[in-house]
Amino acid sequence: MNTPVLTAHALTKRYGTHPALTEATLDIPAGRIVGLVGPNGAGKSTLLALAAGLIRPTSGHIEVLGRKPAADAEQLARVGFVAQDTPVYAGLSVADHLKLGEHLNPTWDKQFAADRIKQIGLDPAKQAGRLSGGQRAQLALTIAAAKRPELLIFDEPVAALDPLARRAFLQNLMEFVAEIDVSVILSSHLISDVERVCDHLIILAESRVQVAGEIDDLTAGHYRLVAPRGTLTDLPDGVDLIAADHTDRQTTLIVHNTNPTPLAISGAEPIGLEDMVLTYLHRAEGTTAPTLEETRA
Ligand SMILES: Nc1ncnc2c1ncn2[C@@H]1O[C@H](COP(=O)(O)OP(=O)(O)OP(=O)(O)O)[C@@H](O)[C@H]1O
Repeated sequence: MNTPVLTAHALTKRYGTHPALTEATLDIPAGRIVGLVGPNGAGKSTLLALAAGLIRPTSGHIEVLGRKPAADAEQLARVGFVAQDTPVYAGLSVADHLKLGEHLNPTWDKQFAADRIKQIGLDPAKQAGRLSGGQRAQLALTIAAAKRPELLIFDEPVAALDPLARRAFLQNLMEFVAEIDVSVILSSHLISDVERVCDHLIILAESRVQVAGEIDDLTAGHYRLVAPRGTLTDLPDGVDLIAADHTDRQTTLIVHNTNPTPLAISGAEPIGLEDMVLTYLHRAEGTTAPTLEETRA
């Protein structure tokens, strides 16, 4: 389990001249549940499709579990991919889906699939087209997991689900991740879901990785600094300015401390995950980066 689950270097995908992903550099350790967040059109599906080997990069490199994505049948079997709309065959029953999965996947774990269908209460005889959104998501999850892959990739698995179904799906996901020792990368618009289930985060916006890392490190490393205007004139080495806002009297900075030691500035308060994500998304929308000079103006 020491090979990183995903490494990317200057990974770029363009459609014509349109950038879908620009110069992404990532190093994601194995054994994590990775959340990929960002607004519509940020490049999340593009990154996931590159990782699954469904599309090829325009330039740059990507390796998944130490190899080129979808390099051969063996590599394909190591990765399970569930696309955005949790596709199932409407006319086939739940049991038919499992038979098909068994037929198509040499590493299929029949017992695991049967046990999970029972555990989540799906009727094997029911046609997939008659399942609810939550049940369809659970079926797609079961099929992807029964391949016993080393990496599971989900593109917005809970987007269409109501809050209860979403919670059940994510609870289930966490349970079997612990059970079958698999890494997961999932995209989501819901920061609270990501906070609940993920331990690693990638924030994408405007086709670029804004920040990536272990969630605990990111939340411990981002601070809000509030001080009388004109007094925050310098930041220590290794402390990056992410956002600046000021009123006539007061300056508020959001900073990222990349040093291993906690930030020793009085009045610095850690910010929560949601504020941190929103700060990066707002920053990506702006045309210029904030500067300390601006805060002193
Ligand atoms: N096949 C394609 N042809 C042309 N442009 C594309 C194609 N696929 C994606 N794009 C563009 O690339 C950009 C990134 O799209 P992508 O689907 O990766 O975003 P996303 O973050 O997954 O968005 P959403 O949250 O809406 O699913 C968008 O501007 C999109 O319009």
